Amino acid sequence: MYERGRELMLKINEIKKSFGKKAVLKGISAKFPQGKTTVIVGPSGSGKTTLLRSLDMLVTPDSGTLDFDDLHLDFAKPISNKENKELRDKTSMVFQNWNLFPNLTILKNITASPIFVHHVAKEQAETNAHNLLKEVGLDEYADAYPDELSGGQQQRISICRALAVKPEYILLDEPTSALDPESEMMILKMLERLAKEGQSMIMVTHNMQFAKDAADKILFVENGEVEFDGAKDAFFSQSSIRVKEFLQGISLK
Ligand SMILES: Nc1ncnc2c1ncn2[C@@H]1O[C@H](COP(=O)(O)OP(=O)(O)OP(=O)(O)O)[C@@H](O)[C@H]1O
Repeated sequence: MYERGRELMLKINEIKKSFGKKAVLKGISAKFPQGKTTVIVGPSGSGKTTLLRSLDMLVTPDSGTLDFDDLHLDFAKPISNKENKELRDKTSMVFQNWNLFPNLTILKNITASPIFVHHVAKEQAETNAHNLLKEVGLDEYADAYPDELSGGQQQRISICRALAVKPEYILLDEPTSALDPESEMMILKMLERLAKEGQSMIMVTHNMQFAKDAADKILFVENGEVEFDGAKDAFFSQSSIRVKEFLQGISLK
């Protein structure tokens, strides 16, 4: 049972994942504190997306454990549909290419999951959706279809869609990498606001400026292993040669 006052936390321990013979996650342990923004950084191909996807079982790890409130998953054993759903109910993923349903209006993209998965009354789901759309300045597009919106607007909608199910954690996989600089800035501002409001977030990004501005915690993953796990300030003042090399190799945009 969840004890009142206890800090909720998503935790993983010794997560391993291979694709064929390639070991992509080699025993990753980490904690993702609630109400905080954890940013996952690391070189290309280091396993960041695979790690993020493991957190809501879009990728099923081969072994290791995940703890989230009362939920305990041991990936070495079969995971039941009920456990899978319980984890999915607590998390919501925002993809790099937003992945909106092209044949549904913006309003329906946002309300589909609350209504059909979470059984929220239609009227309530639509009121919530309009409120979210107003917050991002896109309520006038409620009845439009995704292809009538720019990439930046669609990404704002996909964040609304993720928020509409009131997840405990939002997972974001390079949410701005497919956007023009102006749209990128708008999305980053939106995420910074959410971070300030205490929305728990875990985000994979190459944008070190966002990490500097909005992260509470940094997880630096290299070659399927955690190279650094700690507070943002410690990361950016890190004396580890590898972290320095990584930061020098990336221009702070
Ligand atoms: N479904 C899959 N099948 C086979 N190999 C995969 C699969 N998903 C990822 N990989 C491989 O796992 C490795 C890590 O991929 P991953 O996308 O997790 O890295 P990343 O750190 O997010 O990379 P990037 O920063 O370039 O997006 C890569 O070599 C990739 O080709």
